[in-house]
Amino acid sequence: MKLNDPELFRQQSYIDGQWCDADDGSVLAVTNPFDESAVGTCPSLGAVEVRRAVAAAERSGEAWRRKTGKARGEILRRWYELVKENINDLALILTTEQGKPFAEAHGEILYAASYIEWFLEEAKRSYGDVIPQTQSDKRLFVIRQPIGVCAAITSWNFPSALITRKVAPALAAGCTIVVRPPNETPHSALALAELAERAGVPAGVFNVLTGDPVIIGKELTASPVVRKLTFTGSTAVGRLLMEQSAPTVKKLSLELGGNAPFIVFDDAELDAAVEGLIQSKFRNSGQTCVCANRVFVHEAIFDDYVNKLTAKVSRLKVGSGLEKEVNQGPLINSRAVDKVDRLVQDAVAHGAKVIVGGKRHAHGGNFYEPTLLTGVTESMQLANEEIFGPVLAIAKFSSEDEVLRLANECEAGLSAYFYTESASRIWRVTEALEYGIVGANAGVVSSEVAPFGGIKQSGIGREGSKYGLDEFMELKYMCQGGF
Ligand SMILES: NC(=O)c1ccc[n+]([C@@H]2O[C@H](COP(=O)([O-])OP(=O)(O)OC[C@H]3O[C@@H](n4cnc5c(N)ncnc54)[C@H](O)[C@@H]3O)[C@@H](O)[C@H]2O)c1
Ligand SMILES: O=C[C@H](O)CS(=O)(=O)O
Repeated sequence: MKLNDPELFRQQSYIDGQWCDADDGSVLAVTNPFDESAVGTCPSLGAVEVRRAVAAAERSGEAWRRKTGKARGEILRRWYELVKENINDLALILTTEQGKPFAEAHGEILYAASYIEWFLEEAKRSYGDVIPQTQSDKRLFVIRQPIGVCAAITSWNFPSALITRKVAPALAAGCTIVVRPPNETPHSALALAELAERAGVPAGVFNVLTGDPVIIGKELTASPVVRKLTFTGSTAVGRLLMEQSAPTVKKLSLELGGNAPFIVFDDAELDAAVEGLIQSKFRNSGQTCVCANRVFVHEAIFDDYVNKLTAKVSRLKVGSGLEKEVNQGPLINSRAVDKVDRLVQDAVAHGAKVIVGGKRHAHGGNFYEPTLLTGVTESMQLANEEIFGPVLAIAKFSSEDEVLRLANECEAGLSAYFYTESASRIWRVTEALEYGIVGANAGVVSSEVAPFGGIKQSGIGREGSKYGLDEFMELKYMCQGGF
């Protein structure tokens, strides 16, 4: 990996402003999903190192909290500027350890930086309230205060954005944080820590621990010093972390799994609906929590829509993320390929028809063919699981009531999409869909200015937006008497 600034490629954990190895010297290997070649190594920390990081976060908290929001924002602005200045190196590190095409990785770094920019501005806006008193001898006030030491555990599919989406609001709020990035993509998080240190984030305020998720997770959730856990990952692990956090009653932000319906009504603008579905489904080779997972197309426009879709899917280019014309990289590992193939073969065995793809790619390794299936029914596994791969699963529907029932029959509640030219239907369907995020005539909707998060079993809380800072703050009510 040829970086302009090789110092950004860090192979140590970052605790209390120091780059460090595991106490016992153990390491974990990081590989390139394109060809399983070695990318680097990181320490595999134990419980003692985790406690050291939590203690550093606690020790540094008082001075960080005492800074004004504006002063914290000025340090975050320097971090934002350094991320933008080093975007090419950060994108190259990201593509090398995660596999997504360089152009997408570049876009992710911009997206990651946008969360730093948003929250450095929000840092000076944690307003309180003066409440009109109900007794003449009293005055009532509400102030917002940082919750304290936070822990963050993130997923590999957005190695940079998922880090800044948590660290930026935590630091802006006046909290300190201990981050455990995924073992698949630790170098992106460590590079962000390197730039945060250069920006002037004090020692102990932002710590990055690499190593066994179970060991680190147990320490972070059990620690009474950690007052907040923010997790991005599967619903199954989210449930486990909730359980582990219960004894210390932590404040939780959970960004969990999705199972997005994508509905094309008979009055949809078809070319826009095709483009929106391609963008939603094949971003990161289908490995995003908000990818279209179940596609419902009205019977009246079904053949025309599927023909247009077939042409687009057939033109997707699979290969190395470093090849310019490639728009579909490898999946993260062989287990991911096995899962996607299991879902496709199950669907075919139960009557689905393969229109495009339908099997492991000739490139071998972690590659899977961009796939288009029709004749999908809700009894098939892929209708009830997150595919997390480049597979479009299409079903036909005939009425709005029928498709809303099908779309909502799901424990997930993260994102949903639909295309229609009817203004009244836009509001009727938006209000009826049981999801935290709804795209109406839009297939990619995420933004730092909008609240990102799910309902039902897709999580708790929101990231980004004017709501995001509150995830890291507590409200305090003060009643002043004696007037
Ligand atoms: N809602 C969102 O914003 C969002 C964003 C990205 C991914 N996701 C979801 O994440 C899943 C894919 O990511 P994944 O495979 O990394 O999920 P995962 O839940 O397997 O892992 C997520 C993180 O948790 C760690 N982890 C695993 N087991 C743990 C344990 N017992 N204790 C502590 N940490 C543990 C992992 O090492 C990783 O860092 C999908 O379900 C996807 O929808 C959701
Ligand atoms: O899947 C992870 C991300 O949250 C998706 S997005 O880039 O924020 O849409």
